[in-house]
Amino acid sequence: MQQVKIIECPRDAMQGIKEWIPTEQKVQYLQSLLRCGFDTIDFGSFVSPKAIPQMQDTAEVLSKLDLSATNSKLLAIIANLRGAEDAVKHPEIDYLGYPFSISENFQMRNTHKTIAESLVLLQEILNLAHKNNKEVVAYLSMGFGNPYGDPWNVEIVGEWTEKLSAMGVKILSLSDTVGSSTPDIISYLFSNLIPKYPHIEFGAHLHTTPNAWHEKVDAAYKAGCRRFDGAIQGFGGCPMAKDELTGNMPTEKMLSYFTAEKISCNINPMSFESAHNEATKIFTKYH
Ligand SMILES: CC(=O)SCCNC(=O)CCNC(=O)[C@H](O)C(C)(C)COP(=O)(O)OP(=O)(O)OC[C@H]1O[C@@H](n2cnc3c(N)ncnc32)[C@H](O)[C@@H]1OP(=O)(O)O
Repeated sequence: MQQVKIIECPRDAMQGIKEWIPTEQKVQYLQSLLRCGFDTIDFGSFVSPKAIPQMQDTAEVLSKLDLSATNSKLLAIIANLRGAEDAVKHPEIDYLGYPFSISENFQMRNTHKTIAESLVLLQEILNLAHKNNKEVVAYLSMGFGNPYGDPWNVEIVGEWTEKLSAMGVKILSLSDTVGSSTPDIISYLFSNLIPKYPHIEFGAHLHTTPNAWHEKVDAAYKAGCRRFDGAIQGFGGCPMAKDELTGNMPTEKMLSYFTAEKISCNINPMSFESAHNEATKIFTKYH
């Protein structure tokens, strides 16, 4: 049976919520996700509390998680060396996620860096992660275009993939930060890049409007992508790009697609239903 990895992103779902979600609530939600069987949970971030106030309790949340009965790996987003240094101190964290933007405007908006500075930082993060036996997931943010008028085309995506591959990136997630991807572009990028870089695991971090999810997932899967990010009920999105915010790829929709295609995601349906209920509770209470 074919298999895909599902990466659940509660961090992406929660990070833009203005109202403070108490630490215990975050822990309870994450605990329900840890029972589902997700390959990886993008659970928090070590970034500036001024930039993303909601995630400032990530270390405390981590210290309260019971990880004894889960097979899911943990991923934390970092946006500078300080965050990476904080994250590598935690043995429970497997992956450092770094949002490398191929839009100059978005890199500046998200991390106050130029693309050139971000590239230097990414190399430092890779070195630090590898020294600490952790892997880096690099996100190619604005990988499907950007709303700022910065140059974008599939050749630019190809050039950045080449550079990041040469630097030692092993997991590269093409990120549709504002939901501007189309099935044609998704299909073109994955079907060209995956065979060209067999040592890289490519992922799809797609955002979508409610009606476009199916054609996007279908295009990515059929083009060879086997790693999919999502968030239950499509909650969230990047607040740094909020002018154009579209939701995350809804996990339950992806699961319905893969079930219909007889592709295994290793998700326990009853645990997923409980986590789905937890998500409803948390995201109807906090906005
Ligand atoms: C597409 C996505 O969804 S990606 C995820 C969402 N985006 C993010 O998480 C990006 C978050 N961005 C950031 O954290 C910031 O832009 C930074 C830290 C990378 C850069 O911001 P700058 O303002 O240039 O950083 P600078 O080094 O000047 O620090 C600003 C403040 O943040 C604090 N800070 C910086 N980095 C960190 C960190 N990793 N952890 C905690 N605090 C930090 C500093 O202490 C400083 O605080 P102070 O003003 O009280 O002295």
